[in-house]
Amino acid sequence: MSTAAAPVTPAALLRVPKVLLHDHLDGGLRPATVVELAAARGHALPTTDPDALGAWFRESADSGSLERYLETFAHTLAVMQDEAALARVAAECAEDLAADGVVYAEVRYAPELFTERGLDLDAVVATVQAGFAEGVRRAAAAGRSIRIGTLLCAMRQNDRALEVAELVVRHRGEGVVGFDIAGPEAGYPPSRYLPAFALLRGANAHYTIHAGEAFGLPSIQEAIQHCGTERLGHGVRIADDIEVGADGRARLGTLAAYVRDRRIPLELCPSSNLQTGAAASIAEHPFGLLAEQRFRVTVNTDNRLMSACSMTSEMQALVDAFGYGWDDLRRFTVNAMESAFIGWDERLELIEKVIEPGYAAAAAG
Ligand SMILES: O=c1[nH]cnc2c1ncn2[C@H]1C[C@H](O)[C@@H](CO)O1
Ligand SMILES: [Zn+2]
Repeated sequence: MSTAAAPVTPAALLRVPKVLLHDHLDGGLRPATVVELAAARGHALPTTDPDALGAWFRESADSGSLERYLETFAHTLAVMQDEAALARVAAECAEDLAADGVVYAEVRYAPELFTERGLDLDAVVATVQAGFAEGVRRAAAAGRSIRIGTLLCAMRQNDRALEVAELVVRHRGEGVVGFDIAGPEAGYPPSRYLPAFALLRGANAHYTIHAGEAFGLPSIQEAIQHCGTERLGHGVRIADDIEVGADGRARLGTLAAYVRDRRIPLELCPSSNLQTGAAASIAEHPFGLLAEQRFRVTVNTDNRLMSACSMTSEMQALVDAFGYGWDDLRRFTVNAMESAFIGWDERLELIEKVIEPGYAAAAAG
């Protein structure tokens, strides 16, 4: 006889194993760390009270435009220009994600943004990797197991994509697992970076592309069909290619059908999308429709500082809006783990030994 699954409570949600594919290192600092690093480096902040600073980031990022949302990064980037700061931020990132119940995370950042005070790209990567390793050790000492894979981003507005792609290949095997294109989407189509994608494919390296966030279907079409992306960073605007009729039936255009048929992972970041204007509320966010239509949806934070969110709070918001239960949350988590850029054997091991048992225990109460 089957018993009803236990309710999804905040405490159980915190404990259950979570997988995060889309989280920016420079968008996830602790407010108190920004204050301390800025004081030691003479960088002026809007306020030096950590709580007020956290609120400032959230409110300023609540701008309705991706371009203005991105302006808030000036303050985090300013305090991350030396090895000590970079290593500290990376270590705290690993600790915070582990405390949030994340068992596997892909954390991304753009090395080219950390060279203002003389660090070169390779030194940035080595420093961040050492920071992650330290954070993973501290998390283990606190009884939490987390694995982190790093994605290196090239910024759309700069012209260094090829260099960053080479960097990914050079540091593969040291925890760097893939490449991404980030930054303002309008005016910078992904096809500008074709040589970088060709280099990565030639080296059998993985990549994702921020597409379908601030710009719609043409950006997604190009990212997939012209640039060969494996996953879509956000990709939320694929919902523009789905029409829900008066009868409640969804009709998919050819691009939406392709994304679903090919099981292309969507790195959805609901709270971030509310701030940049891609959706009006969580309840109206296309996550609900895309999950119902069986797209390969995953739940992500994007920028924990700017959105004042965590994996637990993002999942809670989706549970509140769409009534998801443990089976749904397990599906989103397995989707994410299957879509990760580490080896399939390693993904399967986490699914079988950590994720499935974790959700079975949560459902049993
Ligand atoms: O959601 C985003 N879309 C595009 N670019 C973004 C987003 N969140 C952060 N970024 C940018 C700002 C960071 O400095 C950079 C690398 O992490 O990526
Ligand atoms: Zn992002």
